[in-house]
Amino acid sequence: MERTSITSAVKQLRAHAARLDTTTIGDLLKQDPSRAGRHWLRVGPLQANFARQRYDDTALEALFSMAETAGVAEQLRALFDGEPLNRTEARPALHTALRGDLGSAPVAREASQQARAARAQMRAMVERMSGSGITDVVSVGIGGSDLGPRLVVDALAGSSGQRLRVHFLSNVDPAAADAATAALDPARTAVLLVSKSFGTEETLLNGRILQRWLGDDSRLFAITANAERAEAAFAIPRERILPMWDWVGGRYSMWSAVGFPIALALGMDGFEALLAGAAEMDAHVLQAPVRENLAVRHALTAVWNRNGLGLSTHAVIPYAERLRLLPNYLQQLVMESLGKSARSDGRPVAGDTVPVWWGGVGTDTQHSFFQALHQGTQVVPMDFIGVVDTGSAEAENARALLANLLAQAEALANGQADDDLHRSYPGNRPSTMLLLDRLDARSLGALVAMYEHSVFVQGVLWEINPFDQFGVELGKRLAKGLMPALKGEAEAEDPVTRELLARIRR
Ligand SMILES: O=P(O)(O)OC[C@H]1O[C@H](O)[C@H](O)[C@@H](O)[C@@H]1O
Repeated sequence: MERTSITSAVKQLRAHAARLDTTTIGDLLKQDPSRAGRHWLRVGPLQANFARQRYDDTALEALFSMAETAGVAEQLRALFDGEPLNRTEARPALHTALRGDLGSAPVAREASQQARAARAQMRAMVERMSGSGITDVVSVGIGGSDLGPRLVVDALAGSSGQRLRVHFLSNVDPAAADAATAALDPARTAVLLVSKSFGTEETLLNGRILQRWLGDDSRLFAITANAERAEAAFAIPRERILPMWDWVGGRYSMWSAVGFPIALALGMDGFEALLAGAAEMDAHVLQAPVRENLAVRHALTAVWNRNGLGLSTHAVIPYAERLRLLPNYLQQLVMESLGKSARSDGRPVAGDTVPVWWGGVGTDTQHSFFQALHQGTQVVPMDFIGVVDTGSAEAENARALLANLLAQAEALANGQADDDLHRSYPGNRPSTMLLLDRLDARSLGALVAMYEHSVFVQGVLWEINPFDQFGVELGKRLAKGLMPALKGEAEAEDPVTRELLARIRR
C-alpha cells in the first residue's frame, strides 16, 4: 500500500472511532438484533465471535477496504508461494510449507518436499528412541526453539497416553539447568539441543552443562539449520541431527523438526495431527475472501483497536489450564514479529504498531488482574479462548469454567451502572470470543496457525516485515562485551554499568 493510503486508512479508522465514540457495545447490539448471530466465523474446530468489538458495519467496511487496498489476499498468496517477503533478510517465510503444499511456486514445492523428508526422519527417530529404554528427554532451546514445543507438550502430553516425558530448559540462569535435571537419571535421558542458528548463547551454555551431566554423547541430539556448528562444537554426528532451514523463522518453526519434542511426547501421529489442524487453517486463510476470512478479521480487529481506538495493550485469556503457556507463546509470535517502527522499505511506519500483548489463564487471573480490566482507566481489548468439550468427567468444574468465561466477557462488555462510583462497572470493553470444539492437536494447530496468519496480515496492513527481529541484537552484543568485565579483566564503557559492576564485584 502507498504510504499515503495507509496514512489515510488510519485517519479514516480514527474518524470512524470518533463517530462511534458515544456508541457502546450494548448500543450496537440493540441497534442490530442480528449482530450477535452475524459476527461468527468458523474454521474446522475453531469458531470466533466478534460481536463485542466496537465497530459498526460502516467501520467494518472501512477495515475490509483497507485490507483490499493493502492487497492482503495477494500478499497471502505471495507468502505461500515463497516470495522473499522477509525483505530485510532477503528470504521467504515458508512455515506454511511445513504443513502442506498450497504453494504453487517451485521454491515452495521444494520446501514442502524437504519438510516431508525431515518428517520421515523424525518418525524413524521417534520410533528408535521410544524403544530404547529412554524415559525422559530434555529439550534445550530458547525463544522460537522453545516456546512452541513447550506450549504444545504442556497442553497435550497429559491427555495423549504420553510416551516419553519431555522437559524444557531455556534460561541461562544455572538454576534452570539444576531444576530441569534434578529429578532425572542421566542414564535414561536424551538431550536435544534445539537452535536454528546454533549460535545462541543460552542454548550453547546450557548445552555444555547438559552434555557434561549426560556423560554419554550417544544420547545427545541436535535440531538446527547449522549442522556444521553442531558437529564442530558438540561433536554430534549427522545421523543425530535433524534439519532446519533459513526459510523458516524461529517463532514460526514448531511445525518443523523444532517440534521434535512434541513428536517424542505425543507420538509422530499426534505431531502430524497438529500440522493437519494448521494446514486446515492455511487452506481457509489462503482461499476465503477477506470478509469471511477468520485470520483477516482477527487482524483487522487488532488494527481497529490499535489505530482506531488507540488502545495500547491487548490481553489473551484462555479459559483452559492446558493453554496456560499460550500467552507466553503469543508474546513472542506477536511482539517479536510486529514490534517494529520501520516499514519494510526502511521508512518510518505511518502509525502505531503492535500493542503490548499479555495475559494469563482463566479463572485464575479473575482473582489477580481482572479488577483492572473491569474498572481501570485503561481499556484492554481481549481475546477470550474457551474449550466447549473439556472431555472431563468433572462436569461441575467444566460448567463453572465455561460459566466464568461467558460471564466475564459479558460483564466487561455490558458493565453495570451504580451511583457509587466504586461499585460501578463502565463496561464497553471489547473482546473476541474464540471457541475450540475440544482441545486436541488438530484444534491447537488451527488456533496457532490462525494467530500466525493474523500477525502476517497485521504486518501487511502496517507495512512492516514480521519476519526479522533486529531489535534483539544490541542487548546480546553488549552482554557478550561485558563478559570480560564480569571476570574483572576489563572495564565497562557506560558509567552506570561501570558503577554497577564495581558494586557487584565488591
Ligand atoms: O533457534 P535459535 O537460533 O537458537 O534462536 C533462538 C531465538 O533467539 C533469538 O534471539 C531470536 O530473538 C528468536 O527469534 C529466536 O527464536
